[in-house]
Parts: sequence; C-alpha cells; structure tokens
Amino acid sequence: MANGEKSLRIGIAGLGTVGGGTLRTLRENAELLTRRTGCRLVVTAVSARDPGRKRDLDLGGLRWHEDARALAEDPEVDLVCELIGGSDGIALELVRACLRRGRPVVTANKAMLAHHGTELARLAESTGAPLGWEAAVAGGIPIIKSLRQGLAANRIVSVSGILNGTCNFILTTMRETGREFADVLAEAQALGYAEADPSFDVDGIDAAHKLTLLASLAFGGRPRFDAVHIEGIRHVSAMDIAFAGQLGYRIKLLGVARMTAAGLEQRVHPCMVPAEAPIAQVEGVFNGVVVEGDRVGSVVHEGRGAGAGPTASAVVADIVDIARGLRLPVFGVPASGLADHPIAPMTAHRGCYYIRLMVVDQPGVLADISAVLRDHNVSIESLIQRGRNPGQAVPIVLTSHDALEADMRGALQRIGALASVLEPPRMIRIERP
Ligand SMILES: NC(=O)c1ccc[n+]([C@@H]2O[C@H](COP(=O)([O-])OP(=O)(O)OC[C@H]3O[C@@H](n4cnc5c(N)ncnc54)[C@H](O)[C@@H]3O)[C@@H](O)[C@H]2O)c1
Ligand SMILES: N[C@@H](CCO)C(=O)O
Ligand code: NA
Repeated sequence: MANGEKSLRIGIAGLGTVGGGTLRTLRENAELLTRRTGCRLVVTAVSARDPGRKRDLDLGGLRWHEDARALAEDPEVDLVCELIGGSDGIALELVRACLRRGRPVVTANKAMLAHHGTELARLAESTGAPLGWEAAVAGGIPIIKSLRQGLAANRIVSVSGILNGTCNFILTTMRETGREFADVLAEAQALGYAEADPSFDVDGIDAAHKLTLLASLAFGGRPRFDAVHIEGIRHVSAMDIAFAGQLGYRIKLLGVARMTAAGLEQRVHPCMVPAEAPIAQVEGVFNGVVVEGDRVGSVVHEGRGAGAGPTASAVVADIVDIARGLRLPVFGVPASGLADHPIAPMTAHRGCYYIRLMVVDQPGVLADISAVLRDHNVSIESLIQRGRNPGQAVPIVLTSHDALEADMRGALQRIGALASVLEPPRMIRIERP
C-alpha cells in the first residue's frame, strides 16, 4: 500500500487475452472489490510489446513501460501481474526482480512455474513476497485454493484432471461433429484458448506444466516437469473416438498424479473414461479436476479453464488475497521443506488398455495376437471385430484387464511386427477417475 492510503497499485505486464481481461475485471468490478478488500485495487502501470497496437482498452493515464522489467522498480506499483508468458526470458526476469525486492507477484504462467517453481518459491520465501498462481492451473477453477486450503487436512491419494481447454474443445468438437483435428484447432486458436505455440496444447505440454504444479501442491514435492510422461492428442483418430463410444467411453486428455509403491506417478495422455463418470461430462473448453483425499474422498471441480474472463477471475482472486494480507507458502509447504519424491517410471504403471489394430482379414490372425498377449501376461477383457473384408484391412479392437505397462509395450512391439498387422498398433489407456 502506498503511503498508508487505502489502495493497492497494480502493474500489468502483458495486455493480451489474460492481461486485458484482468484490467477489465479490476475496473468493471472495482466497487465490489473495494468492499471485499477494504482498499482500492487500481492499475497504475502497464507494459506490452507493441504500444501502437489497437486495443479495446482505455490505457489513458497509465504509466507505460517499454521494458516490462521496469515494473519491478516502478515506485508507483505495489504488486505486479506477470501475464506475458513463456518459461524463461522477460517473464522470468520480471518475476525474479519483483520477488527479490519483496514485491508481490500474481502470474498465470504455468510454463515458468513448472520449470522454475522451486527457485521462485525459495526467492519469494526469502523476502516474504507473496506469489499467486491460481490462474496458472485450470483457469477460473479455484483448484489451487482447494488443494492448498480447503483440502489441507487430507493426505492426497490422487489428482486427475482435464487440464487443457484447447484439447478438450478439440476432442469434444471432433466427437460431436466428426470434423477434422486441424480444422477444430484453428477454431480454438481464434477463440483465445490456445497457447502462443499451439503444439504446447495438442502435444500435452501445457497440461503437463499444470500437472507438475498440482502434483507439487498435492504431494509437497519439488515441481518436476522433467518427470512427467507426456503424450498429446494428435494421434487420436475419428475411428478411436467412435470405438470409444461403442465401448461406453469418452476420450479425454487427462493429467494424473498419484503416489504409488514405485514412487510419484505423473502422466499426461489421452484416456478412455467411462461415459457416465463426472470427468467424462466435462466438455468443450471446460476443465475438470478430481481430487481424492484420504479424509474427504473424491472432490470434483469443474469450470472454464481458459479465456479472458475465467482466467482474469483467478488472477484477480489472487490480488484480493494479497490485498487482504493473506500469505501462504507457494507450494503449500515451506520451500525448504519441499520433498524430492522418487519418480515412478511409466513402465511400472498398471492399468487397463484399449488396443486398436488394423489387420488383414484372414484366418489365424486373432490366434497369433492373443498368443502374444498371453506370452506377455496381458489378459483380454473384450474384443470387437465387426464387418468382413476378406484379404483386406479390418480393425480389431481389444480391451485388457489390469496389466503392467512394460508387458503391454512388449506385447505391442511384437504384435506390430506381425505380417498380418498393417499399421502400428494404437493404444489408449483406460482410466476410471
Ligand atoms: N489465454 C488463456 O486462456 C490463458 C489461461 C491461463 C493461463 N494463461 C497464461 O497467461 C499468460 C498470458 O497468456 P495470454 O493468452 O494472455 O497470451 P497473449 O499472447 O494473448 O498475451 C501476451 C501479451 O504479452 C505481450 N508481450 C509479449 N512479450 C512482451 C514483452 N517482452 N513485454 C511486455 N509484453 C509482452 C504480448 O504483446 C501480448 O499482449 C501465459 O502465461 C499463458 O500461459 C492463458
Ligand atoms: N492453452 C490453455 C490455456 C489455459 O491455461 C488451454 O487451452 O487450456
Ligand atoms: Na485455477
């Protein structure tokens, strides 16, 4: 607060989807926010890359910084919102500079926190500067507050979620319309959901950034992005979406973190989830996170995970916390106490699997495939082979009982090498969150 007057002066770095939404929310809900915090939340300074760009925002009377890092030094700023993005570069330099001098920071930047979370948490703790990051995971869903505060009594068993709105929008639209992947991606980009580099969305990287942070908070460990098993949705085909429907499943890109006997399992990949499960009902750009606690049981969170309004909702909530004087450890425990959990390799994962093979329609093919599965301890739960096309390619779909990933991979390698199997096998894990 400046000179004892009841105001908190905010500097915003980055005036894109989230920065613009934040400025608007602070202005349009100003009176309400003042009543809730007891002080005026007033934007005094901004920085964006292109001062000449036409924006639908009134920037009159605001201090303009060519270099966002100047916000860390601006004497008319008490709190900085870092809404530029990118794991390194200006965003990281700005946040470091603010925390070093004890200036509060609110950020939506999951990439930066997934890569530099431990360092930034230590820095924040060393100067006592709050670092808010509710907007970084699942946009408007208050999942960070839920884990850090509401569920603080629980030993967390698992966290599973739809953490990328772009992928969920694409998968939902593909299922509903039968449209192509690339066509739907362009629409998600136009709607402001996608990352600057949309491969971050569709290759699962953005979801992995968010999972890294949720796992850190849930299990009190250092954020370990490098230890997440990541697969994206580029290879999910219309045929697999249709078979999932026939089997009573929907395909979702899930992030799952849980503590197993082999260590912390962190994985992001397409999953088949039962169509009636709460997470399967989370559609379009919505995100959903299911937390399993040892006391509370299962808690389901759902809401908008991307876009200007929902993300600004989370950014401003963090500003409100800081204005109210709330100070909480960045990852739920003091930074010096963050554990170094052993990491479970993906080959140690156990679960059920969907396998689709394109095979030559001829006698003996199924016998060969089931022999390989038997040799690798994989037990078949169900099998679909519909239609006939003698001598030509037909799909065979199998689902397995509980199996070890290492066994499944071994089996698929041998099955893929059979002369009667015409394309690389497609495998999608079945999950029941
Ligand atoms: N869009 C969403 O729905 C959403 C949701 C949650 C989190 N996020 C995160 O929020 C952050 C911002 O995302 P966005 O969607 O608003 O991106 P955006 O591209 O719309 O906005 C980023 C802004 O930063 C500005 N910028 C770039 N380099 C700069 C520099 N050197 N100095 C000052 N400004 C600079 C750009 O000009 C742009 O206006 C990212 O970390 C993103 O991952 C976005
Ligand atoms: N690109 C992200 C934005 C929200 O973090 C998504 O689609 O979910
Ligand atoms: Na959130």
